Amino acid sequence: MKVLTVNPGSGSLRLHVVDGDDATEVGDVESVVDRHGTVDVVAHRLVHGGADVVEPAVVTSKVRAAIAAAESLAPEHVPKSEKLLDQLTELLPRATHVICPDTAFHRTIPAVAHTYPLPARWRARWDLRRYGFHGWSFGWAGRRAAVLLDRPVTEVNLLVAHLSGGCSVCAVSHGRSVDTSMGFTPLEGTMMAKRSGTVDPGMLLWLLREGKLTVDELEDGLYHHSGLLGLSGTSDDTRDLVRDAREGNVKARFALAVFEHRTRRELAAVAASLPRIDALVFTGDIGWDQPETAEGVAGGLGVLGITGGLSRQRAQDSVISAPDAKVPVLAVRSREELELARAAAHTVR
Ligand SMILES: Nc1ncnc2c1ncn2[C@@H]1O[C@H](COP(=O)(O)OP(=O)(O)O)[C@@H](O)[C@H]1O
Ligand SMILES: CC(=O)OP(=O)(O)O
Ligand SMILES: [Mg+2]
Repeated sequence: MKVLTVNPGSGSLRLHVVDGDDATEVGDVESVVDRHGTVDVVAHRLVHGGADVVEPAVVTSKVRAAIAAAESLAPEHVPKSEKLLDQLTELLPRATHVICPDTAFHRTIPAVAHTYPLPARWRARWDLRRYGFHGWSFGWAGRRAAVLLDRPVTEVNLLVAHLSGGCSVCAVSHGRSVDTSMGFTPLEGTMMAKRSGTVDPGMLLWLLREGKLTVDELEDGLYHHSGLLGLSGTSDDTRDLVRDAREGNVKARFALAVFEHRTRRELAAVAASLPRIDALVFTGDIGWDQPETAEGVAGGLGVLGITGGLSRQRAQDSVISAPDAKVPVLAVRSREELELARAAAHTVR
């Protein structure tokens, strides 16, 4: 079965044609049709499907309407997914289109961890809860980690950090998500490339109440001008910032230090949902290609028994901590396309 996977992230669009274990990256939507017009299934990554799209599903008019209703829950992502879904449905009318929400992996989070302590009436009326995102990445990283540790996935307890344009961490116990840093929207949790992550809700209320910012200005600031970009004032890319910090740029160094601090803080928070920590796994673009960041995060987690001194090699997925490390640290390249293809194939079967 040939599956086209469509992954619109906040900063990139990734298209792959997956055939079994083989994934070929495709440049743009038009060349997909020219070169791979015969795909059987299209797997569309959907960051947020609200309360109604929580599992992979074949796209029907009812599902399409539910996706439209979730637009404002993830304004950076859902409108992009809708555009691609409509475009590809028209270009590939004979393929089965499957929508694959990031939130599906986190359905196993227990109520104590997914409940916000808000008025019961609000929660019931608007489904206010922690959904969690990056599920396709966490699912893959969890299974790869078990293979690298040579243990059944059903026996390991993992801390996983997906660090990329969007960043979140997850506690994965026995292959299932038990807690994660992103919440009702992909704005909560760790600091990101351009997004703030968690900030005091009282501060946001103050900014609005006192008329310092409008709702639109606040949204734009939190989604597009915060995180690494907001603190450094120059770049949202750790590759630039690591280079600049090395050359003595104080703001770049500080942005990276806050990023590492916030990642450690969220990892320590979700660690409380695990019975023990068998490994820490880095994934996502930054997790994979920025060894300095992995070192900065792991090196400051001695309280969890995690230590630095990590290997910088990234030729393949591997254990990057020293052989005598109490808690192994792993680097796993994100392969959301393989998880999306697997889920979509399973859905149409
Ligand atoms: N070290 C890095 N390597 C790759 N991308 C990085 C790095 N640091 C920051 N980024 C940012 O992450 C973005 C990729 O984000 P995005 O498309 O949202 O990917 P993902 O879907 O994996 O989060 C890039 O456009 C870049 O701005
Ligand atoms: C959920 C999310 O933030 O996704 P991405 O990292 O792809 O932007
Ligand atoms: Mg992504």
